Amino acid sequence: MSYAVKEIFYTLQGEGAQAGRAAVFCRFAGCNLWSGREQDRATAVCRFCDTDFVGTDGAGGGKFADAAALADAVAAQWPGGGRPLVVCTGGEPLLQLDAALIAALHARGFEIAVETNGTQPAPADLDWICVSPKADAPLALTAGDELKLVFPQVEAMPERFEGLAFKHFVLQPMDGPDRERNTQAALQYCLEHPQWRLGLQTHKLLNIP
Ligand SMILES: C[S@@+](CC[C@H](N)C(=O)[O-])C[C@H]1O[C@@H](n2cnc3c(N)ncnc32)[C@H](O)[C@@H]1O
Ligand SMILES: Nc1nc2[nH]cc(C(=O)O)c2c(=O)[nH]1
Ligand code: SF4
Ligand SMILES: [Mg+2]
Repeated sequence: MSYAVKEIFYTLQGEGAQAGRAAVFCRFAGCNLWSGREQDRATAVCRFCDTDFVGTDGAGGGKFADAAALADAVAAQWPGGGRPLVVCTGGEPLLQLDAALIAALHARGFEIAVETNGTQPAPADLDWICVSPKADAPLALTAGDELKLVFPQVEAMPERFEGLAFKHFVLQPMDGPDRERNTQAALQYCLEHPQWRLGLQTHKLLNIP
């Protein structure tokens, strides 16, 4: 199958339990919880997205005819050394990431992480699954490596997720006009509920992609 990719870039993972680790980011185009058009934001299921995932016109983006072509483009960004890591994100990566692409990335030595909204089943053999629930969207994924909850969301407060089978529970303050207030509220929540740790979007603090 072919893949629609917005952009591919090399940076540090800025978020969550793997923050600080070098990775190639593969941002797939398209999402099932928002069209990506500003005029649809107010009526979307997910209304606070900080990302442009529309089209294939970003740096390194494009339509890739098959898994080998996309895996080659990802591998070309790795500098050599260490354990190669690719973070598949979007948009919603689990609308496109399939067994053929997982095999092609593994064949090139990559550990494969995904950032997902959790509404789609995950293919086998992923190395790291980060689920970030959105509003009242039903979760197909109730287990994984990391549950990274954007906070606060009235329909998705932490209590709904604290019993799920994840190794790490991270609260990520919602960016936007209320970011400072949201950060204080997340900090307070973590102090009162030590199952959760605070996760800041460090790439935004560092001014890197
Ligand atoms: C753009 S999403 C793409 C992956 C997937 N669709 C998802 O939602 O997890 C990547 C990460 O950014 C987070 N995110 C999006 N908008 C945000 C915002 N305004 N503030 C904080 N985190 C945000 C998401 O929750 C997710 O963890
Ligand atoms: N540096 C950096 N880290 C990230 N972690 C998750 C991201 C995403 O947009 O999925 C992201 C991103 O866009 N940049
Ligand atoms: S689910 Fe993820 S990509 Fe889709 S609109 Fe929400 S944050 Fe953005
Ligand atoms: Mg991002």
